[in-house]
Amino acid sequence: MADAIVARALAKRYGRVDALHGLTLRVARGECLGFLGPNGAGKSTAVKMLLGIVRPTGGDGELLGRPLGDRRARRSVGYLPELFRYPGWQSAREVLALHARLMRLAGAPRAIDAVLDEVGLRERAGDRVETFSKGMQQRLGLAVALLGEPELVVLDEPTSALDPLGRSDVRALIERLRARGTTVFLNSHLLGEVERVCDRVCIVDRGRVIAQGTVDALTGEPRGVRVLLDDGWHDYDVANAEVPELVARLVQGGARIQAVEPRHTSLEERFLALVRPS
Ligand SMILES: Nc1ncnc2c1ncn2[C@@H]1O[C@H](COP(=O)(O)OP(=O)(O)OP(=O)(O)O)[C@@H](O)[C@H]1O
Repeated sequence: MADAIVARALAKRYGRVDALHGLTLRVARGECLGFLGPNGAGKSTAVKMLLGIVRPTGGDGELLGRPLGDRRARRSVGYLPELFRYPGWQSAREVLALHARLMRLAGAPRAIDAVLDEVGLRERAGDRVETFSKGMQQRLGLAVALLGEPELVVLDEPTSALDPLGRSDVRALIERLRARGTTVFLNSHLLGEVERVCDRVCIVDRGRVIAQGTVDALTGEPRGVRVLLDDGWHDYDVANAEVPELVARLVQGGARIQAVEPRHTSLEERFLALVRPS
């Protein structure tokens, strides 16, 4: 089967602004890709080109095996835009019914119930959108994106309005999508979330890809250990093989060791090192 997303030197120029300089990217079916970058890096522009909403000024690509902009491929894609607004007077169920009609979705009532359950909005389905909190509106946006079990789901900041419980719900939701084989393209500034759910990440900055790879490859092998002593955590730069000697030495010296754990570079630390001007 063709890859879910292929981009070859995909570029967009708005007048003098190089919004995206040349994105080359492949996302396999069933993969969860984290697409990261600081504000203004070109992420939304890339998403809009992949979805055929914005026309590239350079390069090309495919979505689910079809050229970018192809309507048939778009039918199999669910999209949660970063900024969206549904009519306040409509109920959540009405918003979903409208989208189901636009999609000519067969078996709409059942599909609508399924996505309402998926995002935890079933009990509020009959309430008007204007009575929803920001987090509830974001859940509704997610429900719209999931309608009809799309093969590829593109989520632009899906958890920006959600509390920690809501974020954990969305993480679980993404895990369920992956278990079903759905491809997920996740655009987020919440690097901890990305680190937990994504297989691979692509980092863009000022219109260019500056790093791409698995989370492990980007954050690197664990380096050294952290040891919890009575007065708090201490870092030790030792190889794995030297850890037993380190612990023995500390104990002989009278230290009371409460915990020892590998020291990881977080995705956030790596991201900041990459995008911060040195
Ligand atoms: N329609 C447009 N016309 C002119 N310039 C644009 C347009 N859309 C985006 N840009 C510019 O392109 C660059 C990339 O913007 P984009 O919205 O893709 O960034 P982003 O990475 O999604 O940012 P954010 O994290 O803030 O959402 C910015 O310099 C922006 O000002």
